[in-house]
Amino acid sequence: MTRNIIEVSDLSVAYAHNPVIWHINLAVKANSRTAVVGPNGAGKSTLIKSIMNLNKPLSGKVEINGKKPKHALKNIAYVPQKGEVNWDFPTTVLDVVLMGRYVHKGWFKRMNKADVAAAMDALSTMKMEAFKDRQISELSGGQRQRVFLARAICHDADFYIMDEPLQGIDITTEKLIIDTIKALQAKGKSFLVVHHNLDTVEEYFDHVIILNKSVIAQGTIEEAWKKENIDKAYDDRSVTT
Ligand SMILES: Nc1ncnc2c1ncn2[C@@H]1O[C@H](COP(=O)(O)OP(=O)(O)OP(=O)(O)O)[C@@H](O)[C@H]1O
Repeated sequence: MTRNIIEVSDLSVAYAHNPVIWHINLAVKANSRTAVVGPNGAGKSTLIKSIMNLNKPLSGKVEINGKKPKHALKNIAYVPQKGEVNWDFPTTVLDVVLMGRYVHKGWFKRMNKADVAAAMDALSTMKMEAFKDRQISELSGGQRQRVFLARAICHDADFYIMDEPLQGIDITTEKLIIDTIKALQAKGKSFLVVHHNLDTVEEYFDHVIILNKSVIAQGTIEEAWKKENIDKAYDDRSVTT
């Protein structure tokens, strides 16, 4: 049986004493493409942030490869939601992608030719090499997403966590991102991706977690992606608040 890369047990998280997700138990399989799906405000980003050790849970625990998140982060490439990034920060596309290398080198070591070659490879995978000297403030939304994926590829982590990487991008970029995810999965990488478009869940992912404050269903697409589970998550009346 495939091992779990993430195990979450009895996790509850609150903002200012207001619980937003509660009693979450879930597992993410190694080498899977797992979607996290649920309506606005369901707690998807909150769950991702708990896994990334970016918030303090009320109770429960997260383990990544059997370790506490803070000891496992080196092996995780995180692509945050677009809105959480300061795009006015004066930096070039190449420098953003090179940030993916600092995890391996430490912040005080200079980047060498091999690092730049790795960054250029990642940019070429995302068809963005022509933009390497461009300021990130001068990119379109879809181009920014490509650069962030290139940074994650340059990080060469085993596990990728992405918060809505397909939000607001055109179909060409969407296909490129999904094809890249599938190619990386074939090399043994694992993915946890917040995803909004219910029509493409089956095509893009092999596992799904359906969330609305608590876990409604999880498992392979075959096991969990069922009408009754989707209805339960998206029908507010069925959710206890
Ligand atoms: N920093 C915060 N402080 C207070 N409340 C917050 C904070 N972040 C999120 N919330 C609230 O927590 C709940 C869950 O938010 P979260 O962003 O995790 O949901 P989501 O499923 O990712 O939503 P969406 O699909 O709209 O991105 C929401 O009601 C939101 O208003």
